[in-house]
Amino acid sequence: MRASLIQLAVDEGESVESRRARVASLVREQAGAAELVVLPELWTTGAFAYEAFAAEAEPLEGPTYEAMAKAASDAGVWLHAGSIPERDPDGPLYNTSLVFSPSGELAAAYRKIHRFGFDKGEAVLMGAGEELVTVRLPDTTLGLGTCYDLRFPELFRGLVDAGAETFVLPAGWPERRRAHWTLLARARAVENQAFVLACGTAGTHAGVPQAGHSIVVDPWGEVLAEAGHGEEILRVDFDPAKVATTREQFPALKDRVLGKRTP
Ligand SMILES: NC(=O)CCC(=O)C(=O)O
Repeated sequence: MRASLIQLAVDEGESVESRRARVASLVREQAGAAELVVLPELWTTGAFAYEAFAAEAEPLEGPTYEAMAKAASDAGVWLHAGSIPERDPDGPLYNTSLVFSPSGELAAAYRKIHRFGFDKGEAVLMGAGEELVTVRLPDTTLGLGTCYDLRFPELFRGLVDAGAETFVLPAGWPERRRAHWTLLARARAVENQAFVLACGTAGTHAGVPQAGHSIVVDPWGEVLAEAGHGEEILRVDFDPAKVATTREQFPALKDRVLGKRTP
């Protein structure tokens, strides 16, 4: 399976409208080159541009949804369109990821469960999601997480119990904590014997330099591909069957004692 992770530069100098159009054309350019395309977290505003969340929030089926659904069907790819600041008409804002099928249908929406910021930012401006989300593709089952979720292993274990084999994680991770990003991505892959496709942002927004370094890790913890610091399309080939062979040959997941799911 071939994936393209589009590590976007999210800089304040570019309007939301022009970035949305630029992203749609980058997705279209993946036609024939990738089966799965992944975008970062909150790329319309930037994950740390807290003051823009309310102003740029959209209903689920808003302008980003429309543009990304069309881009997915034009390109004929599975598109994890990163996340948007979603405005629920009956509730708060959410940090919501959207996944589209190659025909442009919404395959899944995931509201980020762990909100970042402690007593400010996303943690107070957005509501918390409550549901684990998986998406069945022809060759693998995706398990969805978003950025700060990466620090919470129980989420990924829950996704494994729900059938996930490939974790897809859009992020807006800062340069300051880049070492954690790489370490945690590899840890989630090794402990769950799953692929991790983690797509971050480049550039600087709200005064926070972004880490870039989007990364793809296999179920053995090997780094299959890693981006640099700037805007980049990280393309990777991976074999989804490696999840089953790793779990058969080194069946550590079967030795779980605590928190083991009862069938
Ligand atoms: N947008 C985020 O979730 C940022 C997470 C982060 O900076 C960290 O976990 O460190």
